Amino acid sequence: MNWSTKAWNAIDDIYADIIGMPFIKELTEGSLPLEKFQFYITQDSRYLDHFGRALSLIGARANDLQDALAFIRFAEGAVVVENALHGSYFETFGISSAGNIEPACHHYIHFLKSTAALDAVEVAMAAVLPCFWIYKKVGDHIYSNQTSVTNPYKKWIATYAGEEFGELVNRAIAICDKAATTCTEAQQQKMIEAFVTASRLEFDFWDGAYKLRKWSV
Ligand SMILES: Cc1ncc(CO)c(N)n1
Repeated sequence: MNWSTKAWNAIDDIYADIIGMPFIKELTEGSLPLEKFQFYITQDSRYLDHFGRALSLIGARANDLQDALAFIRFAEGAVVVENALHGSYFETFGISSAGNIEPACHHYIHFLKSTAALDAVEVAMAAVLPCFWIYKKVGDHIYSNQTSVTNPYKKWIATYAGEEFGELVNRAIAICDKAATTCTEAQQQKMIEAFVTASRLEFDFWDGAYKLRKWSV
């Protein structure tokens, strides 16, 4: 069994929980309250900024030059989406500024940045993989379960269900599988742990948005 199959098996339950979240159900139906989507999109804009930086750090640390190039391109992609959110999405959804980084987003950003900086590069690659893979799966799930042609969140859904994003995801999975073959069993287990942690943080990111969770003080 290759590393990515083992990794996905380890998060099967988390993925099922994500698909069952009210945020995802209401986004699929188009009934998600605007305030929750606004909260999500502003946090996501802050997230993508730092995610792009974590990706470029991994690119700088990659052992293989083609993998470095792939991560530099992933980083560029994250910044391009951030710019799109800041541009048209903020205008469409009546948002004037990205505001504070709230707890779920803060936790996720700092997990990714510290892993990218301080852990083995293979572990860092595994830590960012759920950002690609879960979004692709969730994007496809939402896309194929849509019930409303007037879903206000249609454009967001298309970004992650699209073929272009799918190609990036396959590349990210392949890089992790190749990296895992150079690792010991213990290192591969660390890669799985990072993959699971990031998947939990994906859940919390949507949960935090649904509950509009902010700093207590
Ligand atoms: C929180 C989060 N994870 C992953 C993605 C997709 O890259 C995103 N836009 N936001």
